[in-house]
Amino acid sequence: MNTAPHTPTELRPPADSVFSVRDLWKVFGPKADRVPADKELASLGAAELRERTGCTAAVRDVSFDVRKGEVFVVMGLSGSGKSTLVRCLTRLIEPTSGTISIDGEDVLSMDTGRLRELRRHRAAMVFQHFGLLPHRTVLDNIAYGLEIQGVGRAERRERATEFVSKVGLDGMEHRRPSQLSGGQQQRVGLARALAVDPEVLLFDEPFSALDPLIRRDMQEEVVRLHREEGRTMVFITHDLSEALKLGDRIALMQGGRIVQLGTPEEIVGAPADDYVRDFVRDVPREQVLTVRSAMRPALAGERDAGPALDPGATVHEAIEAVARTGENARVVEGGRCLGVVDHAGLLGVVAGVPVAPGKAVA
Ligand SMILES: Nc1ncnc2c1ncn2[C@@H]1O[C@H](COP(=O)(O)OP(=O)(O)OP(=O)(O)O)[C@@H](O)[C@H]1O
Repeated sequence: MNTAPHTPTELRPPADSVFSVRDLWKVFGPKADRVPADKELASLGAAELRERTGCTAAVRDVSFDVRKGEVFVVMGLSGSGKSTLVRCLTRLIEPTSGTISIDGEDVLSMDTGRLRELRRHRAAMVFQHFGLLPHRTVLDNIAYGLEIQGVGRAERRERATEFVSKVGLDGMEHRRPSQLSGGQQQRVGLARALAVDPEVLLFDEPFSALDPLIRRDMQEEVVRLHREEGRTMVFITHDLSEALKLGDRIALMQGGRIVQLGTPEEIVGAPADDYVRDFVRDVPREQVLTVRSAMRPALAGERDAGPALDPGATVHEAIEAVARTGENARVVEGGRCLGVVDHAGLLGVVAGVPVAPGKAVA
C-alpha cells in the first residue's frame, strides 16, 4: 500500500513543455469519479479501495511535464499504471479527473475531429505488435500511415523510401512482413510511425517480445534516431536497463503513483525512497553516474596534472583513465578544472558510499 503524497510539481508548465499533466486520476469501476473527489477514498490503498468501492485506481494524482526533444520513460512493474497513464495522454483511455494539455491546448475538451488529429499527427502511438499489413510490401506498410493522412501517392512513396533507409532496410522495400525477421518487422513499424512525422512518439513496450540481442539493436536504433531527429518520445518499459539506456528522464511508477521523476543519474544516485532504492540496487552505478558524483575539490598542484575528463563522463570511464595512467583524473569544462577524482572517490561511488568532503585522499 502506498498512500504517500506525490512529489509536488510546479503548477505552471515550463516553456519547453509538450505534454503537461496535472493531478491526473484514472479510476476503473462503478462511480469512479467519486474516488478522486473524496479525500478519504483517495487515500485508501488498492485492496481497501477495491473492497469499499469495487474500484481500481490505475493512475493516482499524477503530475508531470514531457519536455520538447526529450525521451521521457515511464517505468514500473506490471500493473503499476504505465499503459493507462500513457493512453490517457491522447484519451485512448478517458481520464477520471485532472488536466492534460499538449502545447498549451486542453486535450480533455478536444472534440472527435481534433482528437483524431492529435492521435494521427501530433502524438502517434507505437504498439508492441506493430500491426503490419501482411499483404503489403515494406514500402507500402511504411506509406500506410501517410495514406490514412491523405498524402498523395508520389509523396508517400518518396517519404516511405527515405524512412526505409533511415531504419536500415535498404534492399528490402519489396518484401512482405512474413519475409522479414522480428527485428526487421519492428523497424518497419518504427519507420511507419516516424514517416507520419508526429510531434511526439508514444511507445508502449515496443521491444518486450524481442530476443535480447535484437532488443539491444532496436534500443540503439531509437537512441540513434532520437539523436538525429531530436523527436520527443514517451517510452513505456518495465525494464530498468532499457529505461536507463533510453531515458533523458524517468518517471518510476508504483501503484498508480509516480514515486520518483528524474534523470537516470538522479534515480540511481539519489533514490527517493526504499522502493526506488530496492529497484535500482543491482544497477552498475559506475555506468550510470557521472564523475560529478565522485569529484572532490582540487588541491594545490592538482589542477594541471593527470588525465582530463568531461563532466559528463561516467565513473566507469574515470576508472579506466585512472587505472591506465596511475594518476588522479581532473574534471575539466571549458578549460577550467572543476575538481579531481581519485581512487577513494571512485570506490565510494561503486560501493554507494560517497566520500565526505574534507576526507578526500590526495
Ligand atoms: N479496463 C480496466 N478495468 C479495470 N482495471 C483495469 C483496466 N485496465 C487496467 N486496469 C488495472 O489498472 C492497473 C494498471 O494497469 P496498467 O495496464 O496501466 O499497468 P501497466 O503498468 O501498464 O502493466 P503491464 O506492464 O502489465 O502492462 C492494474 O491494476 C490493472 O489491473
